[in-house]
Amino acid sequence: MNTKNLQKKQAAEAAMQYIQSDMIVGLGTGSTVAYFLEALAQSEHRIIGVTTSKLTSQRCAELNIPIVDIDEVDHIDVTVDGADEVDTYLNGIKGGGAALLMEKIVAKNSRENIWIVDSSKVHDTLGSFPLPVEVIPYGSGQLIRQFADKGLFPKLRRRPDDNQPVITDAGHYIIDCHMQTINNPYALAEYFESQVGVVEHGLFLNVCDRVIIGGETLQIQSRQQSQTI
Ligand SMILES: O=C[C@H](O)[C@H](O)[C@H](O)COP(=O)(O)O
Repeated sequence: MNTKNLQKKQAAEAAMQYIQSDMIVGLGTGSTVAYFLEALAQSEHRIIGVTTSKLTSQRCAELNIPIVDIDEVDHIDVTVDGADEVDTYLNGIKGGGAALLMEKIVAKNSRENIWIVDSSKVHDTLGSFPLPVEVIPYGSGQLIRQFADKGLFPKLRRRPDDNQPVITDAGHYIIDCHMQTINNPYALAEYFESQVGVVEHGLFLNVCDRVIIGGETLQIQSRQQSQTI
């Protein structure tokens, strides 16, 4: 296993300390969450999962992790998810796996949000990872033009195999904005939220309560404190 994957696994396994039986647990999407699902399936804890993508639902079925629809629960105790980039304020970029919409819905309905990442994803300023924006297909070309005019360097996400647009679980397109540096994520989030045709963006601001960072020393940072193990 390469270093990145070792760190992802390490962070995922460390997240198990925040899980107890009978919890309703939001289950994120991606390669880091895949390690968390394995740890969850091997543990004694009996939880009920609320998933954030078809991919995660499929993996839960394979691992015999029980899941319910988000509208069947009255709360979610904790959500464990990956992230594409995290800054020092615990704000982040998500959506590299095109699951940002459901991830944000689950996160916003969770009492606590924990992110599990490898150390390469932590940066002082967001933007080195292209920011995904989920849009309605109709008029998406117009949005790409507007984003380009605003200097956001947009690019429609396409599947590498056949060059067709990536379609999200909810039937939308993804426009990735290659800005390199996001100086004011709050203003940018407000801009996207005011655009007709934008369904959601991958800026997750004031969402994460705790980030677990794999590395030579495992780091756990919360809004209140940080800890090195
Ligand atoms: O849409 C996907 C999600 O936001 C993922 O949580 C994010 O892309 C991180 O994925 P990975 O753990 O594979 O790096």
